[in-house]
Amino acid sequence: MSDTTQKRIGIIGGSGVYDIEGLANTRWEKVESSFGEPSDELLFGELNGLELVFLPRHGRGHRIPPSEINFCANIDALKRVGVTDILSVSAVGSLREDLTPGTFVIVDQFVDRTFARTKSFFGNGLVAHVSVAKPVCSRLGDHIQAAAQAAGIKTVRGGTYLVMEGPQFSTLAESELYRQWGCDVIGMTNMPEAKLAREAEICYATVAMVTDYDCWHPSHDAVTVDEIVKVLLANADNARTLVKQAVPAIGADACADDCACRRALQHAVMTAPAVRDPALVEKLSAVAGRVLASQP
Ligand SMILES: CSC[C@H]1O[C@H](OP(=O)(O)O)[C@H](O)[C@@H]1O
Ligand SMILES: Nc1ncnc2[nH]cnc12
Repeated sequence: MSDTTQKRIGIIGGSGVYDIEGLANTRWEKVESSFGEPSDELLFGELNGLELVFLPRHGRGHRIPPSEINFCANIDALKRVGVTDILSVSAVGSLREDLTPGTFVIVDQFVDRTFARTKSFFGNGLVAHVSVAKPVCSRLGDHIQAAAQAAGIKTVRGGTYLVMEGPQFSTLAESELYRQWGCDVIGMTNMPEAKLAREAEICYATVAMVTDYDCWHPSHDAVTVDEIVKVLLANADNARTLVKQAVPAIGADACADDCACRRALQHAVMTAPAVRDPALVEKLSAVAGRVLASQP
């Protein structure tokens, strides 16, 4: 067991979460990424002496729809400022009767049905294949679960999040199909975010807040943003409490260096050094610098 790397926790805020209150020494700062424009400036601040970085996924004021989010730039920017662990907060629809609106789900699997997004940092001239068999960091999941228990917040550990392209909500036939597949919640944003965090060797976990029952539910003819926002606002305090309780424990975790997420690229790069595209290697200096530097 070791703990040699300086930790910096990143929070990606989803719908309804555009800011984090209660941080000390805050500043919003533009961070350049070689993959384009992140969703917004990053908010730097301290919580109990620990440095945090916050990024609103849709930008402040919710300007960016799911398919237009530059997930590569977001993860690359967080990596560039030294983020080692990401807590994502997301609104989701429920595909199960017992996952009532207001419940928090610590997601552990995804079915990725998105089709109009860049899904990898790698590509022509530098090919890599990482494992996403276990797409979230269970160590972070443990901390979130413990924080929820301590705060008395109703949380379910484990669940499969169906990621749809959007921006429209699902049809009834789709919603019923996803239920038959055994999916538990539905949203539009956590992929490719989780895959890219894995490629960047950043530990990633998501807290999914159930805001509605999606359209399959007999009491839920259609999903509406009105209703989602109402539930989001009613539960925003719980989301903030959960994050604030989990962060100190993540910061103090002596096992972080042993996490497999942090070595995801160790045996992932396929392209022979001699034929690598130097421009792509340079572009990947933050995301893959650790392995590319040791494989000249
Ligand atoms: C506001 S309803 C739909 C919107 O909310 C979720 O986003 P996020 O994960 O960023 O909270 C969902 O995926 C949609 O993008
Ligand atoms: N029912 C739903 N479908 C997709 N994304 C959502 N985000 C919140 N509720 C959702």
